Amino acid sequence: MEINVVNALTYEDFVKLFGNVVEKCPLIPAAIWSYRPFKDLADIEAHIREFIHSLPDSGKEGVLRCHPDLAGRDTQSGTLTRESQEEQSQAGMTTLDSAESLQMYRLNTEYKERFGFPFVICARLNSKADIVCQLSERLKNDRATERERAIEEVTKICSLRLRNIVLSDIQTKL
Ligand SMILES: NC(=O)NC1=NC(=O)NC1=O
Repeated sequence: MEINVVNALTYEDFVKLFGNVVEKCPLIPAAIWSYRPFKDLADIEAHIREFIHSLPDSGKEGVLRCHPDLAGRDTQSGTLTRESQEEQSQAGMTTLDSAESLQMYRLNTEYKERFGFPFVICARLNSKADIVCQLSERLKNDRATERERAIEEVTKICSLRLRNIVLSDIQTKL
């Protein structure tokens, strides 16, 4: 999709297209629409990153709390968003055996009890083993470090979702 097409979108269509680039946070694309015209995709990403980084700690934690657990309740009940479903299945989170499921449940629970927000990682860039290793490792962080680390993962997820939208649109155009 050409950037001039993106820049010509009404805010309704912009939010409809990009509304879930940050999981369940349509406020973010709705807000950055004000910064059009965008130079390119990277410019949109930069504005989203800037918006998130300018949030107070509670706002950042709010963004994290909008993410479904990996292999959690939503995964089990099939109520993940389309994007999360694709990402979690790609990382093998939808086909865990009972022991793996229990391990993820225990680690996610421990993480949430420690930090007050869910463990977030860019599932597309990690294998099942990477995720378990990262979750165990990051549990050792202090809250402030872990909040920033988790937000970094949110921006990676966002970046891949943005590209997916733009590239898939190009494919339909061809
Ligand atoms: N808690 C999470 O990390 N969730 C997710 N990461 C992804 O990449 N997709 C998700 O649903």
